[in-house]
Amino acid sequence: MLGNFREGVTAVEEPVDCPNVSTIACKYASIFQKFLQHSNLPVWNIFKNTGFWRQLMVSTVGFEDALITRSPGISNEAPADAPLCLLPIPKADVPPESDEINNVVDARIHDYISNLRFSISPTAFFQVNTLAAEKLYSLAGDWACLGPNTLLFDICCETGTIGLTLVRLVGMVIGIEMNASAVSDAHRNAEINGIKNCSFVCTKAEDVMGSLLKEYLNVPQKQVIVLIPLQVAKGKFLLLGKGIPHQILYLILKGVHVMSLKIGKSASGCSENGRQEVQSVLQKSEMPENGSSLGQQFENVVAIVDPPRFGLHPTAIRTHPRLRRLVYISCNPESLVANAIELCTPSSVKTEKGNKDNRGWRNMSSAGLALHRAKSMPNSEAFQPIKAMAVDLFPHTQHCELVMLLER
Ligand SMILES: C[S@@+](CC[C@H](N)C(=O)[O-])C[C@H]1O[C@@H](n2cnc3c(N)ncnc32)[C@H](O)[C@@H]1O
Repeated sequence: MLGNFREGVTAVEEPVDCPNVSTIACKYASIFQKFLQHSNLPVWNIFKNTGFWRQLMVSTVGFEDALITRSPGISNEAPADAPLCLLPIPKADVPPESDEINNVVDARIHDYISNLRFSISPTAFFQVNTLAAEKLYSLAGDWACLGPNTLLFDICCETGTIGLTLVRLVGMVIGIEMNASAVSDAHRNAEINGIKNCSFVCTKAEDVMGSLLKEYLNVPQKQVIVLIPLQVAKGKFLLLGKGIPHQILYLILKGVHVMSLKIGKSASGCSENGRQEVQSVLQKSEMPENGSSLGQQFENVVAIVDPPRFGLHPTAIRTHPRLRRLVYISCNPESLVANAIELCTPSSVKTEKGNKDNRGWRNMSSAGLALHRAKSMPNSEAFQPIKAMAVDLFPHTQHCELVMLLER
């Protein structure tokens, strides 16, 4: 249930206090320990060889500098006696025609991250420490190396926060999320912030990544297109012909140069059907239904994943060769280590033979199990962990977010 929130305070149950450097040091220590515990696994060599260990330590120092020295206690800025703000919740037993319903607004919270307004429904997840979340998302964006030719997947996107705060830096954002009300929030959030180059899909990432990559990266090559020299308001030419997707017509009308299409022989006129088709696109004069930039050539395909505490199915990422860079945000170092093992173990690493105790998995750590799962995955190029950094979204608690960059 939605409750009383102190205005401007996100971590309400925490006492207002100076940031405690040693608390944060403890969090790092527990993360280091997790990695150390698994140092006898073959995958540890990958971490060592790529300088991962050194990077983690260097990043840690960098983090202290950035978050503690310059922005002390950002999640507990408001004083303990800050005003309380009551969030109204509709009463289920009030008939719709009752006047009482008029007193109740929508059971939604509105919050801001990176100057964007987010509308959040009661069952959707939203980072409570919004100021630190802003830093987390911009760090993820920096590491993702984004550009106008980037197709960015925001995997486990919830209300669309990560993708929408980074969308201005990329060609297109595709958010994937299982929680239906969060996906409808994401659509709403794109709309209220006037963002069009994004699309949100409600399903499991591992079920849909392959088809989405096909849809957004495979531009139709064999279309027969008739080019006619007809001037229109927003573009130079109209491309008319049977079966030309509206998205392509849209791009042309917007003046986008679509070089990658094979152009057929010029024709002297256009059919009535074609005219009608263009008319209807002109009248709509808006992005296609899914906001897609079909026809744009994405050179760079990047994913930012922010899974729940138990991590993500590795096939959502690993088996798609066009995906070269991954920024993994995790609130649970244990599942991050397990997923990193699944993503970074080379396909050539084979299962040890002669293990007769087939119930041995019962005693295995999550990292040991991950190594076994990695070996049974389809052959695919492994990622390399490049660097990691802790971001303290939950001051004065045992928890923090860990960001890891992986590339291949
Ligand atoms: C930590 S939250 C994401 C937070 C969000 N990125 C943000 O910053 O506001 C993780 C979300 O992943 C979603 N999820 C879990 N498994 C998933 C899967 N296999 N595919 C897509 N989404 C998934 C859950 O609905 C969950 O709310």
